Amino acid sequence: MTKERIYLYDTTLRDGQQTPGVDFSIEDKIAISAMLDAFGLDYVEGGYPGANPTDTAFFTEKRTTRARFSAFGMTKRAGVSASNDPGLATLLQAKSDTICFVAKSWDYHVRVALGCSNEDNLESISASLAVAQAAGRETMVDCEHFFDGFKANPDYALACARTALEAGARWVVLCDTNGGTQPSEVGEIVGKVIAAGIPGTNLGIHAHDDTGQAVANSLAAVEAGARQIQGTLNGIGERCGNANLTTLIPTLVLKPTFAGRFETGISVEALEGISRLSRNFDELLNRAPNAQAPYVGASAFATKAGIHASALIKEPQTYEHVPPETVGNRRRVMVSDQGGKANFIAELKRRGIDVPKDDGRLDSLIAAVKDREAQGYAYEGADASFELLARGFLHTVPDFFRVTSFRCMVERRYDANGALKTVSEAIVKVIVDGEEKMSVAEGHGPVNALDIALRKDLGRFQHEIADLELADYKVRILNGGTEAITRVLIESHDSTGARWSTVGVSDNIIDASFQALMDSIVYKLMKNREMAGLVAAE
Ligand SMILES: CC(=O)SCCNC(=O)CCNC(=O)[C@H](O)C(C)(C)COP(=O)(O)OP(=O)(O)OC[C@H]1O[C@@H](n2cnc3c(N)ncnc32)[C@H](O)[C@@H]1OP(=O)(O)O
Ligand SMILES: CC(=O)C(=O)O
Repeated sequence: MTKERIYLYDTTLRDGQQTPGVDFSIEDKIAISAMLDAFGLDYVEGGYPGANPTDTAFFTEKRTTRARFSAFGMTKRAGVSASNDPGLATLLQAKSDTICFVAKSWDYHVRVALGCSNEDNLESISASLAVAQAAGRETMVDCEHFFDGFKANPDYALACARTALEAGARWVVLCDTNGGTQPSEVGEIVGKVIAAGIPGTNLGIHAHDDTGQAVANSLAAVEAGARQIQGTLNGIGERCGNANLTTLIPTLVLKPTFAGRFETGISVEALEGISRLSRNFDELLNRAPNAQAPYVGASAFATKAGIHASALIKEPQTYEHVPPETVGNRRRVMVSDQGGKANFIAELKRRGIDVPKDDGRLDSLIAAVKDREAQGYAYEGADASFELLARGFLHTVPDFFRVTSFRCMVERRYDANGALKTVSEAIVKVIVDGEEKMSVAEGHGPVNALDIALRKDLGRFQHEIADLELADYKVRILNGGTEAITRVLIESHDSTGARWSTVGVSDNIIDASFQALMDSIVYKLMKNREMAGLVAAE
């Protein structure tokens, strides 16, 4: 059976730029358009030339090689000829293959927002398309508020779509601009538009996620006959975002309902790059990835539950809807107070530690993890502390050094110039190879002072931790108030690029930090001896 082609249109650099908190530089735009182009999107919308200097500069050259490069802008204003409309002139100057015009298709908006007649708006659509095509551009029209407009006045909404098609638009894109339309309504309305004579092969869908259904709405439109989908990376976009391409693409490529009937420009092999694409994009935005994102999130194929882990290890498809490798993700069986033997054996094995199911030390380790998690520890996010705990039960952690005492002092005082200063100081005593050493350090706060003092003199191990750096320090108060239990999570890394996480828990924040710092150093020393599992580096 010949498959029908679904075209993928990325609007990360335009609607994505309308996300609160997102502001792309031209370098960001260059990097993102290259990522999208290489991944296999059909269209990359670069922005809105004329809206700001960055977007205008971005369109001084074509930025894609495979994908069609699209410039977005509104149709000409009513009462002005197309040749005299400054916005349209800027769009025509932009170096793009395609111009995507946004046009009103709800008569209410024509009256309130544009303040012109319905006929004037139709004339703006056809005149704008005519000059863009005369300038050699492919054109498409994003029919703003199409679904709300169709519900209010179907004849006018259809007239806008038909005007766009008759004026030569390659795509007439039906937009759920306010994001409130339900999937069944999308399916029904797209069906009616096709029945009214606008072929599905010219129809696109642009859905917003205000009811959490932008992906469902996009798929409903495809099932009803639309053949172009607009969306963004990781679902960024105005308000609640746009249809998430990192969810839509795997669904289209992997799910038989769609994969059996349709094809996109993304091959099964290319799809393996989608988790990396999603994470690289978050990295560029300086945002923490959404661990629970479908297909691409770090937790998308993770299981904590013992009953699930036990079956998953026997046959992965017992608890996986698709194999994680198909989207470049990985299976994670986690250890926690929700886990059973299967979780622990799998996680230890992954770290190169083989423990038989009937080994009594395994029962002791599981009991210890459950007991410590009840006290506030969380091992699923502290892989290195878990490994140290496990190796402790298996008696395989070398006795590198021993801290016999530490003291931290915080003093607020006036200095010699009369300025008020808060000074933190720490003293740490350690025994290395039978010799006691004392280190004193000042720091930006007591934990920093303790960290510096602890790492100041570890005798023959000192040079081994020279490249150890703390990448992140997180404090979580577990049960309120200044007398609460505190959990500290520390992320460390070294010059090899490896990263690992450690945890400490106490009713004293310094003590909790100390535990996490100690685990980080001991783990690093183990890693230097190639003892540590190092899965944290992935
Ligand atoms: C649904 C969407 O996401 S559409 C994309 C929305 N994105 C953006 O607006 C981001 C970029 N926009 C901008 O930088 C600015 O709004 C500009 C440069 C486009 C226009 O700026 P200004 O000329 O100062 O106008 P302003 O933003 O205040 O208002 C928009 C104007 O466009 C008109 N307009 C809006 N849509 C259309 C349209 N499809 N066709 C013609 N005119 C339109 C409005 O009626 C309004 O005109 P008015 O000033 O006469 O009332
Ligand atoms: C065009 C667009 O972004 C919208 O209607 O939502």
